[in-house]
Amino acid sequence: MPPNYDDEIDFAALALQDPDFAKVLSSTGKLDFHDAKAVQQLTKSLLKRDFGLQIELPDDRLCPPVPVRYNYVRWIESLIDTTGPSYMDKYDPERSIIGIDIGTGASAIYPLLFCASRPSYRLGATDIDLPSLTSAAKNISLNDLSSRIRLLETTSADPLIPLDGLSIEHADFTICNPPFYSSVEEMQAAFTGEGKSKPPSAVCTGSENEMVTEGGDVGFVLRMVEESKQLKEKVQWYSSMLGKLESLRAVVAKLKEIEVSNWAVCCLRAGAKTRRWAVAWSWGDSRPRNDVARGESLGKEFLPAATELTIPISAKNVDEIVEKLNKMMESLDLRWLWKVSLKAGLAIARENVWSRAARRKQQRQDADRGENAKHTKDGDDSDSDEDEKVALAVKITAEKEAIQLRWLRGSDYVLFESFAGMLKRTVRETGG
Ligand SMILES: C[S@@+](CC[C@H](N)C(=O)[O-])C[C@H]1O[C@@H](n2cnc3c(N)ncnc32)[C@H](O)[C@@H]1O
Repeated sequence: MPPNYDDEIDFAALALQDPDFAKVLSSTGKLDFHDAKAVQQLTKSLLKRDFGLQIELPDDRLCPPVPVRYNYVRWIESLIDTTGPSYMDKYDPERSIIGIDIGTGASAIYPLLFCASRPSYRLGATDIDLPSLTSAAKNISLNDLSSRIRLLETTSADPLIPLDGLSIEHADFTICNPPFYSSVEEMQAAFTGEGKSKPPSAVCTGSENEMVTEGGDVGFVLRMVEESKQLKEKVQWYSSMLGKLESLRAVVAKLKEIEVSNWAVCCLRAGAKTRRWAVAWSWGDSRPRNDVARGESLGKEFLPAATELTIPISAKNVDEIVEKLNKMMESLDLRWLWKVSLKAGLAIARENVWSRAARRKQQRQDADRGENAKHTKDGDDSDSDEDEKVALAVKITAEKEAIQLRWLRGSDYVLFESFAGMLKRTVRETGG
């Protein structure tokens, strides 16, 4: 079971499981977040207990808090799981995945967490800071992961997503926790500045290269967005963590401006106090599950189009509705795979073949070809190879009181809505 870091960490339980952690806990069971050694030990103990990982951390670099980092890792894993080529919509242990961690830091925490939680993942990891890379290399070999994680030293003038430097043509995702601030002054103000009634809640051992970059987190991510315009589908999911909701607003606005229609947002929580945001975008057309793409408690302006729609039906005539839907789907010129036992089907269309005009055209073609040459369906026609053009792929599941539509693939939400509209009309005709 993956650890759940949504709630506060139970320090007393952790101290019982790890004597090294017990040593830094006060007699009243409190952890001093202003003590760098205590904070480091918390990270080490969680990595050891929950992932079997060992790490060493230098005193003059960031100590990564595990909960928010792992919540980001899990979110990326969900994005990958729900946008796979086989439409499985769940974790596929057979699928090899390559990710790139941009700015891996002294801990190499993201590559370590991915490798510990997913055996089929391999990672490239970059940084511009040599001491961080030296420490990252040590942590990778401490965990015997050198065959799955490749480190690359870059400079601030190099691309942030160096596919060539890593000798790869394609990556499934990028992950990044960028420096958040645009200047040392901005960073200092964030920790101690005016308007802060309280002192910072935890010690920060971050060095300037870790905390400060031109344009802050937004500047860094907008560079990634620019690079993604060139690389397009060479990376399936580009992503980054962001320090402020305002930063997320700026990045989402940019994605809309350049007409990226497939993005995902989420609020990363860890315990009651910590909140960060994450954004991911894709130039491809595989659509993540709705709860993954549209993080809860985020306003409408941040959210991509919904990837699930519900058509309510009456529980009395589910079987009749399902029968009618199946017949109707069979009559259309699309691939339709129906699993009776699961009451679920997969529809894959090359174009809109359900509009009235398309159906009339189909009828004329069928008549011309004659009864025996009627178009084939059920996935056994010649179009069923992997390279077929797909304008829309939708999974349809019949439940007791609803037909659920899951948009799996397609670049046009209007097409998905139109397909849903056609199903709604069919349900209505059956008195559903
Ligand atoms: C906030 S730290 C994150 C470290 C680690 N990923 C984590 O989550 O704890 C940002 C990292 O990005 C690195 N960095 C800054 N600019 C970079 C660039 N242009 N390319 C790659 N890494 C960069 C810094 O050296 C630093 O290690």
